[in-house]
Amino acid sequence: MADNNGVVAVYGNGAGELSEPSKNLATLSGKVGLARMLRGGVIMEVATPEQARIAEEAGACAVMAVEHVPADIRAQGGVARMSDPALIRDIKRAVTIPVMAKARIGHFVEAQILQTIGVDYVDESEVLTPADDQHHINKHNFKAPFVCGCSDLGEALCRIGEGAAMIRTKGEAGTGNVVEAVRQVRGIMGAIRSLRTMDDDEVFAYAKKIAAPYDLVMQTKQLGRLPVVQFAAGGVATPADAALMMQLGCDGVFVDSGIFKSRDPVRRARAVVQAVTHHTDPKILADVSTGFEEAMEGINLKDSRTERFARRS
Ligand SMILES: O=C(CO)[C@H](O)[C@H](O)COP(=O)(O)O
Repeated sequence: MADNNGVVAVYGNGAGELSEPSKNLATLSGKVGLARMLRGGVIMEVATPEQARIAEEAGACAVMAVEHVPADIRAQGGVARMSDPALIRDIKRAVTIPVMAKARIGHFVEAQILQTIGVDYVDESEVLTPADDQHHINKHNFKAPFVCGCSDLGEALCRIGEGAAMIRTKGEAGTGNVVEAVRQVRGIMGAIRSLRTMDDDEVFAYAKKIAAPYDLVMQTKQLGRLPVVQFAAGGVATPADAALMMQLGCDGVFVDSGIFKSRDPVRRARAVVQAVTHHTDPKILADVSTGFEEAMEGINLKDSRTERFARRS
């Protein structure tokens, strides 16, 4: 049974006590509800308090505090880690909207630090160099809500099973190329459509096939959507890209390198927010797409030298 947030209802043990998994679900349900408040919004990656203010004034629903946007992480190579807490604190002081920050996959100590300094959401991100190639963070251990990347339905439900309160596609971050994000969103939406019409008896085998927790697969079938908010991310670079992801059924978008690696970030930030708000109105989309300086330079994903961040898990 789903509660108002679309997450499963939580039952006690009859003695007024909740079992450990039920406590996890109760906490998760609160975090999922918080993340739902970002629906219909744009999350922008910012590297300075000034950029954070630009994002807030443009109407971003949250910012991600980073030292380097994904395009720069690609260009620089090497090991990418959590940002300096001093920078995150400065960005937090500069804005009133929620501030997210990234921890490496599996690096629960970076996540503990981010939670301690009061970030509003932790992004367990494949854009940073993974710290653990076997395990993701047990996100149930944290009060802060987590957002995690996924490439398909199985991966999305595994991350939710570990306690993620929000899902985003991985796309191919820092490329300015939306093709992977589109492929992943279409894949997830298509899989949910087939799940909807599947016989209940077949769900056990399907859950095994996609290596996802049965309860979450069943819940997705019943809801006809992921049980948490689903944003698009990775290569979304223009207002039209952002509207495309919304029309494909996403709840919101992350637009990072595309804004602050462009020549006119202030206009572009506003245009992307307008495009998401009016994503079904081609006339407004035409207006907000008009007269920009050149967009960020894109990267061809067919070039074998392009590192695929989305394959990190
Ligand atoms: O935070 C992220 C992942 O952790 C980014 O939002 C995401 O990958 C966006 O990348 P891009 O620079 O291509 O917009």
